[in-house]
Amino acid sequence: MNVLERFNRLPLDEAIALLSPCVAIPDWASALVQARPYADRAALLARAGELMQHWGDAELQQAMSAHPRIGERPTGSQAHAALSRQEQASVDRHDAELAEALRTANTQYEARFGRVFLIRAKGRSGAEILQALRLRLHNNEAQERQASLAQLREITLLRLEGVIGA
Ligand SMILES: NC(=O)NC1=NC(=O)NC1=O
Repeated sequence: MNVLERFNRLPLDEAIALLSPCVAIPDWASALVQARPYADRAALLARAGELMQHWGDAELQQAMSAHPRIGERPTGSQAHAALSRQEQASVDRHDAELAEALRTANTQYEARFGRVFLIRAKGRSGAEILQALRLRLHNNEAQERQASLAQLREITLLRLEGVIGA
């Protein structure tokens, strides 16, 4: 039995628990589980994407509780933290200059937008993340909300692929 078939058959609470590290938005996980069984991975990923389309400020706030600042070592044993550590592995923590620049830019971002800067870190170097952060500092609130939501969707889908098998 493959991972998807197992997911289709899991008891409700176990299926939801399996998806919960993808994003800290419980409604999304339960809606995705309720729509089982999925004929294939593509159908699951498509439904997952549909269920993210309506995400707005409330979902962004809810999700940000589980996303540590970029460049800071994600603490905690929670599954979220382990995933964050893995995703942020490309940010060279020993580059003191980069770490300082990220700290400064993160502080500026939080002062301007009132929440932690969110970016899909996987596949990006620390320098690319810093560049994106500095660029997005020039967004207005509406633009930056959309940019953050787009990154949250990317992170969530990447994590879902990790859970269900890419
Ligand atoms: N503040 C963040 O952007 N956090 C994160 N980005 C990722 O890709 N994983 C995180 O935890």
